[in-house]
Amino acid sequence: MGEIRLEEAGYGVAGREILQLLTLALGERRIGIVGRNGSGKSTLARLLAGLIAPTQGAVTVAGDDLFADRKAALARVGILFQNPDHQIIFPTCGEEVSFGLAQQGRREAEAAARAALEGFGKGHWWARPVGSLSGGQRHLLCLISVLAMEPEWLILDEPFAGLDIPTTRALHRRLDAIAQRVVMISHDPAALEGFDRVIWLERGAVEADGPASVVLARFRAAMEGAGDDLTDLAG
Ligand SMILES: Nc1ncnc2c1ncn2[C@@H]1O[C@H](COP(=O)(O)OP(=O)(O)OP(=O)(O)O)[C@@H](O)[C@H]1O
Repeated sequence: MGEIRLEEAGYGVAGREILQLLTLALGERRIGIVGRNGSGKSTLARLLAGLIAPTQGAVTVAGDDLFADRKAALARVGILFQNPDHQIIFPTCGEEVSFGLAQQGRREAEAAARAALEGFGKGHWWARPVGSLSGGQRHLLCLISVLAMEPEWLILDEPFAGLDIPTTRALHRRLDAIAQRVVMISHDPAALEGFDRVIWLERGAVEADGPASVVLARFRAAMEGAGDDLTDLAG
């Protein structure tokens, strides 16, 4: 499996620097990205998935440029958005899971999609309208769709937002069990406990990078002392 590398990679919009120049080699099995609202986490997630190009520097996995080579990106990196409704585009579950596989040029995409649903005990979802699923079920459908594409990496942007405690626990268990390397974005340090590595983003730069216990303790201490003027709402 290839490392995701950022080499002096930065991102700006209309003269505003959203991510400062970052140089990182991501290779651990479970990596967390923590930071306040507006610190640049979602922008970093989109860079890591090749959905946006860095305005400076490069983002590669095993040497492939993730933005320039979409086919390589689809094979190597999957992303799960915070809101499943930003991800789902088809009316039925079967069509939704099949789509990514067809895009990858997989033969027998439909059979593979059926197998993916069955692998999660959801074979009966095949013809089910997506609109009839609950929010938690839609998250699971997105996870099934992304995993069906067998990426090496899974980028999760706040995957538990809006989910109740039992659903969060169940999704956690599913994620713990997957073979893929995971980068999980969260503003909640509790979601990243026990990860191999945590990177704390602050104003688009790395504030701390290291073992989860150390970085999360520093992050928690800083957040407890933060005043309103430090929030993204003040900007
Ligand atoms: N396309 C854009 N145009 C202008 N500003 C942007 C754009 N994308 C992001 N930003 C700004 O960049 C900052 C970082 O945004 P980003 O969504 O990456 O942060 P985040 O850490 O994921 O925040 P949250 O936790 O609130 O989701 C925010 O202040 C946001 O308003």
